[in-house]
Amino acid sequence: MATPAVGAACLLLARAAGPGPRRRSGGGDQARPRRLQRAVRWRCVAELSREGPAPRPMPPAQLAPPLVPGFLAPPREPEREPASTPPPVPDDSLGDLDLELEEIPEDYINDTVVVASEQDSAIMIGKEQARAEVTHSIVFVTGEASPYAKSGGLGDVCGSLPVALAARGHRVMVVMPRYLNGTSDKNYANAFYTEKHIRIPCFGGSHEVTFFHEYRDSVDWVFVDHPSYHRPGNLYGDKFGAYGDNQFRYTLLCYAACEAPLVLELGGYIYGQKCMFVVNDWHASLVPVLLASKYRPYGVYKDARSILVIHNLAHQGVEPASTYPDLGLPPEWYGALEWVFPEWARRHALDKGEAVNFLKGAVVTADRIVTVSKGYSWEVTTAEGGQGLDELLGSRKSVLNGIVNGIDINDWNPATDKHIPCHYSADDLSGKAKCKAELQKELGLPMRPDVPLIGFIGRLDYQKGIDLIKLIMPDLMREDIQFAMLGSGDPELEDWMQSTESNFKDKFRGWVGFSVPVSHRITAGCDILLMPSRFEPCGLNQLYAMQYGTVPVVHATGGLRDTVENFNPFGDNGEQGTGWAFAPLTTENMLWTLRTAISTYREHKSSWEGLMKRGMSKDFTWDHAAEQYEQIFQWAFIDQPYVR
Ligand SMILES: Nc1ncnc2c1ncn2[C@@H]1O[C@H](COP(=O)(O)OP(=O)(O)O[C@H]2O[C@H](CO)[C@@H](O)[C@H](O)[C@H]2O)[C@@H](O)[C@H]1O
Ligand SMILES: OC[C@H]1O[C@H](O[C@H]2[C@H](O)[C@@H](O)[C@@H](O[C@H]3[C@H](O)[C@@H](O)[C@@H](O)O[C@@H]3CO)O[C@@H]2CO)[C@H](O)[C@@H](O)[C@@H]1O
Repeated sequence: MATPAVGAACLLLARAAGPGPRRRSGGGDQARPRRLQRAVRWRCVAELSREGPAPRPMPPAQLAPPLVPGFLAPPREPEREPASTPPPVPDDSLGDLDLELEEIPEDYINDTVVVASEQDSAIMIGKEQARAEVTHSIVFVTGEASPYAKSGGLGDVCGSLPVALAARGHRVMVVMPRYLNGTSDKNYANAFYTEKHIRIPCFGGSHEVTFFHEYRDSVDWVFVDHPSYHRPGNLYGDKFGAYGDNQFRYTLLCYAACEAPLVLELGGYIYGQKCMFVVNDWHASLVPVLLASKYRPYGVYKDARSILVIHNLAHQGVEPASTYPDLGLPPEWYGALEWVFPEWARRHALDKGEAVNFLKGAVVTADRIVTVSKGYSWEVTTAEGGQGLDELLGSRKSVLNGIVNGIDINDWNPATDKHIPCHYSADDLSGKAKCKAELQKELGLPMRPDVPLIGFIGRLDYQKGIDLIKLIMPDLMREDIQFAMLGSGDPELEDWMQSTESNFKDKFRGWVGFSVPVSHRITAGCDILLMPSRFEPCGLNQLYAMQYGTVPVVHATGGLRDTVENFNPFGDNGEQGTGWAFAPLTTENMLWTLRTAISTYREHKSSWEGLMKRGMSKDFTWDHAAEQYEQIFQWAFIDQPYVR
């Protein structure tokens, strides 16, 4: 059995491995870790209890022996074989947790070259499914993924991109918490207990987490289970605000995600060490820090790479500096997470503003960084858009790229959508008029086909500019229009939606709450979708809107500017554009642009139809984005991994 002394020995090695924190440097930095790897190659043979023939729910009495995280290696070097048929795990890898002084196989490889062939190709919504030329073992780490758990766009992306990559031939795992809140637990009904347990040394104790697993759409969905993920309320908070133990909950997630590829035999085979970790937002941001501080110094994961995907810089996972020892990281890695608030942001004269920042840790240690649009990849390097991380992100420009999100056309397709009353397409728009009528009926608005129906869907958050919608509402309500809003979040804005509804019963509906079916019906039934976001890393609702022939009116920022093409009635080849993207973001500008859209809707029917059809014919499918991610993977594997 592993003992605390083992962990201590490894920690001492980590300390011996190098000096205090410093920024990433060039090739000169690589000599020291390599020497260390030669001197001592620790190999913990993780004792893996075999999965039984049929998966079943967890009986508490059947706990496997706890594992010590951070020092686990694959059970045995596998033969090189194509990823699609990975080698079996040998029987003698099973047994008690043990430590051996042993070589970590240099060539532990589980990516392979796949030659795309006619035979390989699959049909994807009438298109031939493209295959990647080089496939990888990819591990997504996220706080949410649809359909299991979703609070917004992060859930959409992490529910779809992994599926798109798997369809292209990669082996893909998604690691996220197993949230149980009493109302949506059925989402995990097909995920089965794996019998794998690990103990995570952090927050002054040793915390046992277990793993559940579902194989769906060619993706291994892995759910980390711990009591802190079981509570009523939303994913990250409840009516009293964000949960006080979020730092703990996502520290567990990150440790568990680092162990999952080493200990979980999914479909009989582990993922192994040569993985591409795709870590999303702050919840997953300790992963690259752990790789750099607790694995690579021991020769584990030296062939892995990590990519930080920034969906929203507004959330960075910042907590007081005094919490650093809780994280279980070596003390000399403090600098990677160190964060000092500017004086103006401190609470009192004695506040030194010292904090730890998870997202910053990943910006420092990830091998590459992706933002969810090109526009946002530039904005995050500016003082206006960088939320305090602009200089650091600017210093990593050479590994920073932007890739616009895609949309899942199995979920978001007006020709097949299961949530909308009538189906339609660019070739036959008649169903859209019916969707509008049904939406008006559902919301209790007068059923008038001629009146422009404007929609808004989103989290009621400062980011989304709802306070600006609030300011223009009295003017807007003087027009002959209807407005349907769906959102939840800031209680003051929720109250405002309800009071506006009671003041303008024939014109305004405020649907307070979170409802995926209603969001589909608003997207299909409205004529215009308004998105006056202050900043928008990508934005999905404008993409859904265009797919449904609903014309977006957006603030020209981030991904909104990248994806909404301004209407131009006098283009070289006739009319152009898919909506309106206005700037700067002022109430006057927003109102003026909305009025332009409204009069185009009323007075220029054929222009309006052109706008709808051009939007509907845009290709926002994930396959295109997935291909761009593959390019980033390729670059990440060409470079040396982060070491310091
Ligand atoms: N009340 C409600 N009921 C039902 N559905 C609701 C809802 N409120 C929001 N949604 C849904 O949540 C998603 C929101 O996605 P967005 O990308 O527009 O914004 P978000 O800020 O959450 O995402 C962040 O991450 C994504 C993904 O990278 C980026 O596109 C974005 O710019 C960034 O801010 C959409 O699917 C929307 O329909
Ligand atoms: O998919 C929607 C967004 O989900 C994530 O944002 C969440 C964030 O990561 C959580 O930490 C939390 O944010 C709270 C924040 O931590 C707290 O300081 C306070 O400001 O309240 C916030 C709201 O509770 O919830 C966010 C979702 O509301 C993800 O990181 C984003 O990219 C997604 O846009």
